[in-house]
Amino acid sequence: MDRLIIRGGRRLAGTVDIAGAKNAALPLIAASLLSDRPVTLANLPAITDVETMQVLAGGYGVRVTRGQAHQVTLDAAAAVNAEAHYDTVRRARATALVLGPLLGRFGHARVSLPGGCAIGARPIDLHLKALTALGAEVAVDGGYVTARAPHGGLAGGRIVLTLPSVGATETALMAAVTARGETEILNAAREPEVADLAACLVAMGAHIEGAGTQRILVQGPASFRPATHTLIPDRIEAGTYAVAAAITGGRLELIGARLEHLAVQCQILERAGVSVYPTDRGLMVERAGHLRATDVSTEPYPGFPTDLQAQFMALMSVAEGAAMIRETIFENRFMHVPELARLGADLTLRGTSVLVRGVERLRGAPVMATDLRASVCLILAGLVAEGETVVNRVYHLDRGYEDLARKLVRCGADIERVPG
Ligand SMILES: CC(=O)N[C@H]1[C@@H](OP(=O)(O)OP(=O)(O)OC[C@H]2O[C@@H](n3ccc(=O)[nH]c3=O)[C@H](O)[C@@H]2O)O[C@H](CO)[C@@H](O)[C@@H]1O
Ligand SMILES: C=C(OP(=O)(O)O)C(=O)O
Repeated sequence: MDRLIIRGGRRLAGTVDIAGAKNAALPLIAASLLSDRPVTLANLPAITDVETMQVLAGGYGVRVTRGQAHQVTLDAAAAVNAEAHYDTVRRARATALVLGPLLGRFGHARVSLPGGCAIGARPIDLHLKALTALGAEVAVDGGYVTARAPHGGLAGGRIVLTLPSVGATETALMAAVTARGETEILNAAREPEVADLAACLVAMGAHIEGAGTQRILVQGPASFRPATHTLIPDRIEAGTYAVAAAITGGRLELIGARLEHLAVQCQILERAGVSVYPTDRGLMVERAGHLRATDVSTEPYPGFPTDLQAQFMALMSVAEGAAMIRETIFENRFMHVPELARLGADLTLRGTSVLVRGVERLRGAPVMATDLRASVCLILAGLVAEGETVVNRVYHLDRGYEDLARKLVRCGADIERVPG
């Protein structure tokens, strides 16, 4: 297993190209299963979660053809309704997203319960309820979900999500575009990745209104046509490099990052003493003065994203004063706390909150990555820690960050990836 060795203390400066969004890419690959017409995706990030989804799609007979860099054409004309096996599905959470498209296209689906980051129980009951609202019969047995559409296929319906779940909204959307008549999705997730999925589905021939708001309307069934879609930039990757600039007292231009996707994060960074402003090419993030402790609570979009909570904790661990960080989305998303503490961070975990008392300096130590964002939080801390930080199990990182070490090294970081 590869590990990263970081020698901290360097101020970062330069530009970072922000890749396409992981959380847009994964549902879009699942969506290709809906149609017998090819879908070309551009700005696809080169990360292992995307590979996993492509392997999964390939298992259903989707032909995956690589085009120019970051571009892939997915042709599901000859797709078959196989069974998604645990071995592939456990590698990523988003593998559950094939359920809606398979059910919609073939009338039935059997998919293993998904894996992904171990940050909580992560049930998929809301996905299943959404499918039931469209007339499907759903059962969970032996770690597999089986869903069957009624005779004549799925029918439009009213889906009320008790939580604005991103995945459940995406499952609902993908199933609804195959259903006869109108589907209304209420309390839908408003994440930009949901709107991006809807934009691609519309390009593929679906009729969708309101994606990106709490109420989405779908008129089905879609007549599919070939489509090309360019993914939105990864706002979580951008937020991560924003913290890299902030924590090292550096200056990074995040090429392609969009302020409108990062409004709350930018406000919070400003409060913490970091300046963020749009440029012609993206966003500039820089810090010249002291870091100020700033409280944060994770919320569904447009609130502060849970996927940036760990990175922000690394930042607050070297700020002046004490910050309270509250996690409201996942019940077990503090796996990075004991690892950050190894580097000398002063953290007190109480239930769903962590009190972070800023320390003057962190000190390098061997630490273990436990999930995607925990990994990157340790790397960010390592960038300012005195001496050497060794982050083990970096395969977690490869799930969601394209070329992270190389991007940081280009901006002046001292990082080495050592094969294990
Ligand atoms: C591939 C992808 O896009 N992953 C993102 C997606 O995950 P994911 O789609 O899994 O996250 P959800 O928005 O569904 O989860 C939010 C909350 O709802 C709960 N829940 C969800 C579904 C369900 O059927 N029942 C239920 O109780 C979850 O356990 C969690 O507590 O959104 C999360 C929240 O922004 C992000 O952290 C993940 O990076
Ligand atoms: C939790 C995450 O991913 P996933 O939902 O794919 O496990 C994440 O991207 O931080």
